[in-house]
Amino acid sequence: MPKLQGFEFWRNTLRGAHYVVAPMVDQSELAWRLLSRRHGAQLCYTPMLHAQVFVRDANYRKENLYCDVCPEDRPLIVQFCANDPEVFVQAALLAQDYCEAIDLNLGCPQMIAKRGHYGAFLQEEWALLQKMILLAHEKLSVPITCKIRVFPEIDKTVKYAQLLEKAGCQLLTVHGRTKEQKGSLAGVASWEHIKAVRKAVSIPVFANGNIQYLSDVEECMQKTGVHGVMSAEGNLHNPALFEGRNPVVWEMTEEYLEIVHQYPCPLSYVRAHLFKLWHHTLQVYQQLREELAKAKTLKGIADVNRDLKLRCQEEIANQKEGEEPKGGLPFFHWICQPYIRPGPKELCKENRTSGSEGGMRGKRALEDEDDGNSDTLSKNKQKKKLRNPNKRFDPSLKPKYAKCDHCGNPKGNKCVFNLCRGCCKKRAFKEIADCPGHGLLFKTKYEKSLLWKSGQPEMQKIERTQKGDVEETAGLKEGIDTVL
Ligand SMILES: Cc1cc2nc3c(=O)[nH]c(=O)nc-3n(C[C@H](O)[C@H](O)[C@H](O)COP(=O)(O)O)c2cc1C
Repeated sequence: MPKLQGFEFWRNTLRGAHYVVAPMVDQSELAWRLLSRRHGAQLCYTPMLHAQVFVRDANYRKENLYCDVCPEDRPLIVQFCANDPEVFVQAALLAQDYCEAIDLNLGCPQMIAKRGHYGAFLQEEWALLQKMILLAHEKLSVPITCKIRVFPEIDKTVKYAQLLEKAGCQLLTVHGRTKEQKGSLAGVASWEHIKAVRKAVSIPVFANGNIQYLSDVEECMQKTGVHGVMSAEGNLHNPALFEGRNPVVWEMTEEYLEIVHQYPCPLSYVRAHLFKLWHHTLQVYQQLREELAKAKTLKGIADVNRDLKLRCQEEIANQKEGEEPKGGLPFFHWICQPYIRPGPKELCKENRTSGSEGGMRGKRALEDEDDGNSDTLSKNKQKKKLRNPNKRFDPSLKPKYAKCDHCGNPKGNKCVFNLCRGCCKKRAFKEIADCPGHGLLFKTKYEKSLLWKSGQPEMQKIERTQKGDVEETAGLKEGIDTVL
């Protein structure tokens, strides 16, 4: 059967899906997708998978796709990050039987994507993208789709979208933020950009960004003319967003934990979900935050949920009419509701007061802050800084190492040759010399062996038959080398 394309693919294969759950690393796992589908989501994406790892590692394939399937979890789009056409297609071929389409991530703005050269860091490499999509379109039995971020200029964004369409992309998700708009600098997504792309291409377009309520979905579709709307953070804070409901958090949690029981996932994912879902309530019941961070089993987490439910129910029962909530919290902190990301200033304040949530927010916040410092502070350094705010990473304060005369690596402090260990070993061996600083004793061992041999008449006889000093030395060197 020929592969369906564009609108036909969207209408028939994706059943005209309007409500879409975004690809989310560590968060759009099978259990969460099933929960979201029960509450109105019509299409889900897997978390981003690394094409190269997917191709080379059978366990990665099993853990992240092959063992994470169930019939209710369709239609499903598998997302990859990749920067090599061959690798991308190989990975996609291994995944295509488990999904309705393969998506190429062209939106990830994090430091890790910068280092790995994928996601939004490919958005200037039009020739490469063209090649990747063309090849995938030609070789795969399922359609290829893309998820992009916008450029600051609407014109350039439109040209970019058209190029992807021309290469064979059958559905485009446009996240209306630029690569630089992330974390505390995320701001609002531009529906103007999305609308312009939608008008300029002849394939279905999904809008992404700024979706917190069902009313946002409707407004976005109406203002931009897109065919569907994708939600990430809005969905994490309220998986019933697409139903237009705001259920109490413990009910959503109970349902999610039941699904996880049936379709297990790492406990760290579960914790991260609950930190988001309970975000507002955990500001009131701070102790539960620690209990959640410490819980080691699903049962432990279910117990914390029970405790949270009891406390909230007691609070509701004791609420006096007209009483204002404390600390700027929402009126009903116990219902699933959006979390508005703080700007740079508020973020500093919040980090100081809440410390680490032990889970997703802390981790994402760290990743998101890449931008301000992305060229100087790595993610690990940012983590260190969070633990120790006074830590300085000024390169001028770093201890200076003297360099090996030969290769430029740090030299051994006490090396007699001013070399690093590797270079020193080669030289000391060649010259039958010692370097006590590196613990290399070729000369000493050689002399000892000569002494020992001089006391052994048999050895002396053998040596006399040997041709000369040079050969003997070489033989001894071999002996020494194998000992070392
Ligand atoms: C926890 C988390 C993980 C994410 N992982 C991915 C990913 O794997 N692939 C991707 O294309 N985008 C990823 N994103 C970005 C979202 O898909 C989405 O584009 C972005 O959050 C904007 O949508 P929103 O305003 O609804 O949150 C992630 C976002 C979050 C919050």
